[in-house]
Amino acid sequence: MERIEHHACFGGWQEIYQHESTTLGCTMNVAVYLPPQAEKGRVPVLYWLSGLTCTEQNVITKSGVQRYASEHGIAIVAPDTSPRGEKVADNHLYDLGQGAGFYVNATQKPWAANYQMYDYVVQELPDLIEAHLPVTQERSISGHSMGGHGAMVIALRNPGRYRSVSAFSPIVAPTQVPWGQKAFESYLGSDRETWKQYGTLELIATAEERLPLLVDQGTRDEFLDKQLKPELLTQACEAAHHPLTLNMRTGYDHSYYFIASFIGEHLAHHAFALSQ
Ligand SMILES: N[C@@H](CCC(=O)N[C@@H](CSC=O)C(=O)NCC(=O)O)C(=O)O
Repeated sequence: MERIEHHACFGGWQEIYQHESTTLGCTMNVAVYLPPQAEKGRVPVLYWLSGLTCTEQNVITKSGVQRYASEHGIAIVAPDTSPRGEKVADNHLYDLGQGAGFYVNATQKPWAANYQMYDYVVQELPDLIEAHLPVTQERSISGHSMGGHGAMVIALRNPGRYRSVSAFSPIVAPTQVPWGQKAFESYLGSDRETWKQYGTLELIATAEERLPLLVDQGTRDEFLDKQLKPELLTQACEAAHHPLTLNMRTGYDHSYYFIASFIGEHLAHHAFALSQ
């Protein structure tokens, strides 16, 4: 891992690392915020997964998460949202290809060669971070939109691996909405049975661990009715008796202005779980 950026921030350090990913077969950038507490000992980690069109930069430049990570003594690790590079398959649309990895392991050509974001986030990235940086193996996970989908799927599929999970404006039903259907058809193929392993609603029905979900959703989100559908998450959680706190935030849209407004509450939620 090579450190390519290093900025003092809220008493700690905002850094960017670059590394060769064996899982993705390309060079990846990862943003890491190390709070001041990491100077004296190891700290727990919140993994943040961003949404469509994002890189590792969006959350660290737009959300203000560092203020709260510094207060609570939590490291933030924010990977890019897909494999990258000239040799990596891409598409001219913003919601497919580079910047739109959907946190799945692709099985279809040409995507399967590099688009293995599920394995990257669950295994390779934490192994790398825990081997090289002053962090513990206590992990939480959160994300926005496509990244909210990724965070919930990853937590649900890996009982015991995360202390807490939360999401902003998540795509709760990728198997039922246009963004998810386009991505899953391309990356996973036309057999919809294979899609279910990446569907939050399907996973909630059979989850081994009932880790409480904290979700914030703006009522003026431009993608609310067509792509996000939080009411389906409420129904699935009620049916499975899965604990859910869904905060509908009046007047907020899909942007990082919304995330910046409530990221402090999410950090407090994760800090509590990580301190137990
Ligand atoms: N019309 C936009 C669509 C892209 C967009 O809104 N991306 C969101 C995430 S959407 C779901 O995953 C985002 O986080 N954008 C980056 C930001 O900093 O706001 C477009 O064409 O870009």
